[in-house]
Amino acid sequence: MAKHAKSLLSRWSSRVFLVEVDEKPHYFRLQARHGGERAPRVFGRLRQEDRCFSVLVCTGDRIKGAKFYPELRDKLSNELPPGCDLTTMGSFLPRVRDSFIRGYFLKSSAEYSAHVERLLRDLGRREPLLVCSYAASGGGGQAWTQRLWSPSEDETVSDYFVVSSDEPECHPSALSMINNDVFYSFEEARDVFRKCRDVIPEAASVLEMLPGSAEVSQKPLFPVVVLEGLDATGKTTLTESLRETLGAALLRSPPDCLSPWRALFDREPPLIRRAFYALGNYITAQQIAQEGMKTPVIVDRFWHSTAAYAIATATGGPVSNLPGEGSEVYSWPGDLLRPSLVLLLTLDAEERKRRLKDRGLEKTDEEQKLDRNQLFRLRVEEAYRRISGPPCVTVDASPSADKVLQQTLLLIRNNCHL
Ligand SMILES: Nc1ncnc2c1ncn2[C@@H]1O[C@H](COP(=O)(O)OP(=O)(O)O)[C@@H](O)[C@H]1O
Ligand SMILES: Nc1ccn([C@@H]2O[C@H](COP(=O)(O)OP(=O)(O)O)[C@@H](O)[C@H]2O)c(=O)n1
Repeated sequence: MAKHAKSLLSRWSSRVFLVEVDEKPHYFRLQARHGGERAPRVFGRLRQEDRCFSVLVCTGDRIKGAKFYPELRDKLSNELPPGCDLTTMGSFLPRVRDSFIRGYFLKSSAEYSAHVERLLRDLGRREPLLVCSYAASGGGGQAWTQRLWSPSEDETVSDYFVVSSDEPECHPSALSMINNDVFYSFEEARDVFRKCRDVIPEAASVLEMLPGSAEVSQKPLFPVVVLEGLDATGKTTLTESLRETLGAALLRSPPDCLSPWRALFDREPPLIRRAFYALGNYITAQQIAQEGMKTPVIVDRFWHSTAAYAIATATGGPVSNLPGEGSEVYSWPGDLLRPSLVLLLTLDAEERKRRLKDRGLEKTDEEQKLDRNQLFRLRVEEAYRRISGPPCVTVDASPSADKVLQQTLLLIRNNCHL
């Protein structure tokens, strides 16, 4: 049996599981004996003869695991019989870093359960998966047990009762966010790209664009102002006006030199996609350091965008699921150039939608998600606010473009030495 699966099994009974229904996590844990508790809600409304299954990805190789997780969803969706419900799930050891593993939870009606079982047995033999089945265990459907299918013949695994578990302080994906969703050093992000060269040849082209290290040769003499905010809050409009008014250099992250590969890496799973944007920030940092010796520099999106979207995507549900304020996930990478000032443009949802419609450009999947999903938008905005590091000031972007420019100039003059 793979070493990684073995280490997961060694503390199996201490694991907590969550099944996400409409982005809301339902938690349950395992218990050796039944003490009369009701079964967790995800098992509610099922008939005695129905079956549920969980399929958790357990590869020790981060790149393979990241690529396999969405592939598994496609595989399951294509091959599952009709009437089978599929939703995302995860499992973690409370407060244990990097213990979060992801997978899918399936509900099958009795008539198809044998078919699903065959499919999963077959899949489990070929892929790095931990498969469990769940069945009612008498008691009028109130008690349900989890059976972990042995990943190898020599392993004996016990059945457990499943009982509801309290919600952890924040979504457990936070346990594995660092260096999977958000990168806090140049080397960590570059390492992901070095490792994925075999599966994505274009990664080599990105690596060629990178500086030798995160270090910048000199600290900029002139102020460096970053503009942040959701799509259509007016960043491009304002950065252009600032460039003209201040005679500043205008840069962006991701930098133009990465444009040929952006669409490709946008389609990759979070680990690779986020590493791409993290690396873009380090290239932009080098450009900032150079330009900042000659003129003020305005930057359209930087680290806040990279971290806030990543944290908000990795966390489902309401804002309260985000890692708490002050959590290390909000810290500025120690090796990334710090701008003099970050301005966060804010706009109410309706006005932003109006501007998006007027502009009529194609949007990234993530930006389309912002529109559809109010909770996601709120999580991104709150994550923006929680990020620490350089001073970050919120700017109301709803007045006319000229008024927003005047307000911004005032903030820059008050916060930077111009
Ligand atoms: N202050 C403003 N008032 C009204 N419309 C604006 C304002 N700033 C920008 N816009 C318009 O809103 C749309 C989005 O602005 P843009 O600068 O492209 O945003 P972003 O770069 O943040 O996506 C554009 O059509 C732009 O002309
Ligand atoms: N520095 C950056 C810039 C963008 N991004 C990502 O890029 C997307 C937004 O970029 P965009 O180009 O559509 O946004 P606009 O500049 O058009 O508003 C977000 O989904 C972020 O995930 C990032 O991660 N880091």
